[in-house]
Amino acid sequence: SHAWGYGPNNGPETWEKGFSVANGPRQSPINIIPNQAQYDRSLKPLKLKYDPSDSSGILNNGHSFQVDYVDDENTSTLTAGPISGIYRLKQFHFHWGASDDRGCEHTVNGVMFPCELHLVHWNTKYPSFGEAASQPDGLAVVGVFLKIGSANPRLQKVLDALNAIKSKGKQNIFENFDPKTLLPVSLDYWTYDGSLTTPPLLESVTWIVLKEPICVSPAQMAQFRSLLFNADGEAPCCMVDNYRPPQPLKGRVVRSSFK
Ligand SMILES: CC#CCNS(=O)(=O)c1cc(S(N)(=O)=O)ccc1C(=O)O
Ligand SMILES: [Zn+2]
Repeated sequence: SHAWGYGPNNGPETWEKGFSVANGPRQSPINIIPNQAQYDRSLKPLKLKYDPSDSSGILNNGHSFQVDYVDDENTSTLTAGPISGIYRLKQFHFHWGASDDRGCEHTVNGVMFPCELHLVHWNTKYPSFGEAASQPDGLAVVGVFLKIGSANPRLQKVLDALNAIKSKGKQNIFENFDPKTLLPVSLDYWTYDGSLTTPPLLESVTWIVLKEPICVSPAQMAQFRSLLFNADGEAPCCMVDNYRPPQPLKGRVVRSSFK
């Protein structure tokens, strides 16, 4: 089958063929326009409680790489913020560009960052991630922008693991990593109702996009770009530009947790 991807023949413009929700009312990502966001004083501060011992492995899944977390208990959770109840961390992954002028998914006043981190959480009111992923309040993804600056030593721990998972399907153990070390000082955020940004594009995500970026150096960006979309033995294709462009807002309101 003609699997989806980010190339000229299977990229975001073609996804509607296999996933009609691609043109739905709450698609992600979006362009965030700060002065059109509505400050909501009822929005609580984010509460992120992560247990590093929950990290289990790192995987090249052919469209990004992800660090997976054991999610059998409420040991690594997201609570408060714009959500109610307890959401468990499932994985985190990134999207990035072929050059430093692009690569993120959400944009701010049309500005693109070279990379965006996504921490995926699922609502424990549902019995499983899969079940939650099909519900309008099933998932909550925290998005963090990466901007070019000095090398990020905490991010380097993740990047050092990439050499062993260069091609699609490769995975390795990845233990004792605290994703909190990848968050900026401020947890101020924008939030809106959206979707997965990759197929199946399910409209089940409460997006929580942090205003403050974290840093990444040009050399570190080159390490992201050393990954491959293809499996071993297939024609090598650099894993770059694995981002979906902003989608129509369709009347949605973006709220901010800060003035
Ligand atoms: C059913 C189903 C599903 C989606 N899985 S995911 O939420 O981990 C995810 C979320 C996102 S994103 N960019 O919407 O957070 C991207 C990729 C993935 C993935 O499977 O690899
Ligand atoms: Zn993502």
